[in-house]
Amino acid sequence: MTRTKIAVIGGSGIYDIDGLENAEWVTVDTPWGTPSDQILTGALGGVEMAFLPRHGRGHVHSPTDVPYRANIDALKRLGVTDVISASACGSFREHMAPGDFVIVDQFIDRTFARDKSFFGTGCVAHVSLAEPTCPRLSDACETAGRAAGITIHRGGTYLAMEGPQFSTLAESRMYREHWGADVIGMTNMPEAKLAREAELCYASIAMVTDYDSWHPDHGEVDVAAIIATLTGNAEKGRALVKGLPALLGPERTPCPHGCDRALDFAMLTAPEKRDPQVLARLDAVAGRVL
Ligand SMILES: CSC[C@H]1O[C@H](OP(=O)(O)O)[C@H](O)[C@@H]1O
Ligand SMILES: Nc1ncnc2[nH]cnc12
Repeated sequence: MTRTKIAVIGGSGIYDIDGLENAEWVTVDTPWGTPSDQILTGALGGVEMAFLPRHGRGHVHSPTDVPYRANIDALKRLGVTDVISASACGSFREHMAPGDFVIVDQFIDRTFARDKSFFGTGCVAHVSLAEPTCPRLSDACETAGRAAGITIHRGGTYLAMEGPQFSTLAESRMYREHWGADVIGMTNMPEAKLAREAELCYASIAMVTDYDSWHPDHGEVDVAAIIATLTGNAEKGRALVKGLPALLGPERTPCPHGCDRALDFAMLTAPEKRDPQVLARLDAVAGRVL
């Protein structure tokens, strides 16, 4: 058994969480640069918690420029075991309406201007991503969400676009009609990939703010409408988070889906060929297997 430490990465509109005991904003330095902001640490119902505002307080980082590697490394360095992303998203499905939450279980990664791996020349590794989110952690999010009275859709494919502009109508239709995407956002990739490389359980709560641009009865997506829905979504998100400690508990068994052992068979570079400088940067992320 190891100690549970739950991190929430708060997306647009979520810049802090309340109710933490012994709350303290801490600065974490990483070999991958500075995280989006300080990290709020504390406890909730006897379970250790951490909160990181993805875009920084005051929303300073664009989706492209969020320091994804520093964020995941910093959470790992703090001893986090489970990461929950709370994100604003557009919906491609009529029944996934603004105000609803989707517990995402698949991704299509259309981003192209981000660092997507901790590994590379000097230490090559390939993790599996067939199931990119953790079912155990997703179960807890679903249960906590339903208990909070939120309309939850379990399962959905999140298309991660580069942004920062929203999609054209043609793109929106293509993602919805031909690619099978259910929701769209700009941040869950490469975050989910990096969480897997860092052997962290990762669940994604996509909080629907709009119907993107495909819906004939809804106008084009714009930030003002998104923010109006976001405020209500953020309140619901806080209620969901409060239910998680009781469901996950202060101690955890190994992940039944293997998220915390993702690197067991991933390293390809022969030990004698690994670059010591590269390995030094991997101390938190891959220390368990190096
Ligand atoms: C505010 S609209 C677009 C913006 O909101 C979402 O951010 P996050 O995923 O961090 O909640 C979306 O991905 C875009 O970055
Ligand atoms: N329609 C949309 N497209 C991309 N990111 C979003 N975030 C919220 N709504 C979005």
